[in-house]
Amino acid sequence: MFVLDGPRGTGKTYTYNVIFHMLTAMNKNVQCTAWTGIASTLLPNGRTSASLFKLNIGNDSETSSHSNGRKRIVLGGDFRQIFPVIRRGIKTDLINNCIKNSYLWNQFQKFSLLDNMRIINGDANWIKFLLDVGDGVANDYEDRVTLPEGLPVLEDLVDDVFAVYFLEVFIQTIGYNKYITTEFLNSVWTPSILHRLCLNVGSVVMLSRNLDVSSGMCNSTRLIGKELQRKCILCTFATYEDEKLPFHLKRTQFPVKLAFAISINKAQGQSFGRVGLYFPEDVFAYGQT
Ligand SMILES: Nc1ncnc2c1ncn2[C@@H]1O[C@H](COP(=O)(O)OP(=O)(O)OP(=O)(O)O)[C@@H](O)[C@H]1O
Repeated sequence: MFVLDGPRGTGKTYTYNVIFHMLTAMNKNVQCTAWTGIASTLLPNGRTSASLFKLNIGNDSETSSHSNGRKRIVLGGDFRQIFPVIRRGIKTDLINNCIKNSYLWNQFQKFSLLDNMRIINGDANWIKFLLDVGDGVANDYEDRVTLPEGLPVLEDLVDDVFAVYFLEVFIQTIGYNKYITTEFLNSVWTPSILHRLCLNVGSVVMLSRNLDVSSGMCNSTRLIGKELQRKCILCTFATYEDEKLPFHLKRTQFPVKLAFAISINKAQGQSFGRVGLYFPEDVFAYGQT
């Protein structure tokens, strides 16, 4: 078992691709997995870990119905990024559940990637700054900026609404992963089976289910109004039952959420042209920022 560790941009994804193609060329059967659907789209022939290892999502993926097998495993990741998510866990629980505290950790042979390949020819100060941020030693407090004037506010977007349709019956015959046009949906409109969710034009929404991983329509994919309307997601309602709450709760919802802002965990591993950070209170670990 091997582990590949490296900060942002050091070529982890690139290396998985190289390993995948080398082993495939040697006629080995290789399967790449990532925790989220959106991350798995970056890997060759990627799947989610839950799907490959048949993890039981109902108990927070703590068990698997997969049979044991003697396989070589290469793990990769960046220990400077985020902690595992432990429901209602305190800091000690998060630390205890880190892979470095696993009884298997000593069985892994470790390799570290060090140079930021994404900006290998970039400014040396910038490269150092990015590493310092990851190490939690960058003092960025003086660099805080005030928000520019004139950012669009929600009220400006309210006039024009668009609709996302959800169809319950067709899904059973043609599957989750098909997109159909608004015209088609209008032509088959039957209020009992077709539900309409109206969103403001310009709304940013995030999918909360894997609809079609191969086309990047996964849990955590962000879409902006027009894009969503064009693709016109066809899918059924999802019913959630949360066993871990102290009371019985069952809810049915569309698999989208407004995502003008997203949590640090959801943003992890994504690339953005521009970000605004909101820190109402201290982040809880060095390097979290
Ligand atoms: N050995 C290499 N030779 C040439 N280019 C490389 C090499 N390794 C990585 N790169 C390039 O550097 C960039 C960053 O690589 P990659 O996305 O694999 O990094 P990463 O560690 O997965 O980053 P992140 O943590 O941000 O997801 C990519 O454009 C990739 O093509």
